[in-house]
Amino acid sequence: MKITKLAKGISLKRPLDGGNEEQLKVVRQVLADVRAQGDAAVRTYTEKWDGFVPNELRVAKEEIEAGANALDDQLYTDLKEAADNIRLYHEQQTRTGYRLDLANGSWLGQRITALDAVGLYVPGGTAAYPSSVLMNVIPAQVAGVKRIVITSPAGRDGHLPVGVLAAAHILGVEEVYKVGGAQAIGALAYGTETIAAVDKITGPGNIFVALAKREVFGEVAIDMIAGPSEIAVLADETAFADEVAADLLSQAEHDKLACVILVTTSEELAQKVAIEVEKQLASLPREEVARASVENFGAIYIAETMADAIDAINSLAPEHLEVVTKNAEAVAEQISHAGGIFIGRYSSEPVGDYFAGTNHVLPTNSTARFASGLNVDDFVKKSSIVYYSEKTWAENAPKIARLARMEGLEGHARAVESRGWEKE
Ligand SMILES: NC(=O)c1ccc[n+]([C@@H]2O[C@H](COP(=O)([O-])OP(=O)(O)OC[C@H]3O[C@@H](n4cnc5c(N)ncnc54)[C@H](O)[C@@H]3O)[C@@H](O)[C@H]2O)c1
Ligand SMILES: N[C@H](CO)Cc1c[nH]c[nH+]1
Ligand SMILES: [Zn+2]
Repeated sequence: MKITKLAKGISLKRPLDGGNEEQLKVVRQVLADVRAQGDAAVRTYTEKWDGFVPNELRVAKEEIEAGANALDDQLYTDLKEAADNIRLYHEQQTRTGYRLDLANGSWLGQRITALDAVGLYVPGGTAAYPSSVLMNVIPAQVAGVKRIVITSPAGRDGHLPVGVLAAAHILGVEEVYKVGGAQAIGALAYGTETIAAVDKITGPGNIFVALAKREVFGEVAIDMIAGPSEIAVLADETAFADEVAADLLSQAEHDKLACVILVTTSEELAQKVAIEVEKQLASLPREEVARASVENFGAIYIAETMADAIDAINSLAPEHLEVVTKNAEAVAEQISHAGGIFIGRYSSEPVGDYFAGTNHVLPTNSTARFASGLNVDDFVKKSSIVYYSEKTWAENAPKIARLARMEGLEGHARAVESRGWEKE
């Protein structure tokens, strides 16, 4: 990995720029075809990119059960324990709305209601992601969403991985489609003969999925852009090079476009991590993917002070940040832009990917400056409520009418003044 001295005040904004023109062109074509041709286009693109002809797009109930039965018992138990941890964490996020009592019997309120139908994208092109089933579905269930749809690309044999089916089974999700990529996002957004449209699409995916979500936003809600994975490690001389290197590679192996960055105050650590990354890459089963990520989007920066290092991390706003320093909790307090923060050497990033309970669907490409990880709020909406009694109306109608006339909106003024006298 290339080692660079960090210039003061440098911005490390992620250089992915939301994909290139060619990828965007492909995505727009896929979306237009799915909108115009429905299932037929979904089938064509599935054959083209996933390598099988999907006679049935929906996964049969028996297939979900068979998948669950086929999964190794220990893995089934581990998935269930992870699901319990994720549920516990997300249950803390539920809200009930509120009522604000005013004088004279009037009141204002906020009512929170779950979305009716959501489409949850579970990636699956080059790896299987049962964990993403848990991360998408559980917050939706905690929020009380009625229709939960999973869509995920199948392998060349036309089947979803047993882990994905088992996770769906554990959570009781029955509407599952074997469709991936931009065609899945188009189907969820516009609806096809087989897949009814949803109100919101959530979930992570590769650059094609991320771009497609961005394109359909507006016709349908989306959670965020959760694209190719990223990790930044903020470390000082107390960190161990082999551990830092392993954690960087944990995200590099996701995608050739994944981004892995070390910012450190220790020149010695920087040198050792660069050597370790090379060493560990050589024996990694997904070496080809991880090496491309490290070469294209990997970097080590040496900062003069911890304050400079923290500024650099905040400018990057990474999806994941590990803080492996002295007084790591205090250092982490100073981070304002990161999707997920992992404190100390025992909170290796995969702890959060699979098990701790926090969500692994997190904003990428520096969007953690303004976006949050997937959470229960993503699956609800809020209605405001006004109840004015006659007395409150009488006291305030002249003020409201004056404000309306100031805006030149006579109709508003007349509407609020139209109450209050005897009607026949
Ligand atoms: N940010 C997060 O929260 C988060 C979480 C988990 C995974 N991820 C990311 O999810 C991604 C998973 O990627 P993946 O590829 O394994 O699975 P994926 O399901 O995201 O993508 C597979 C689909 O991409 C489409 N595709 C592949 N090549 C194409 C091409 N040349 N043109 C058009 N479409 C094409 C196909 O339709 C295929 O079904 C990785 O980038 C990983 O880093 C992110
Ligand atoms: N690190 C990914 C989010 O960027 C999530 C994940 C799923 N499985 C393994 N990792
Ligand atoms: Zn991961």
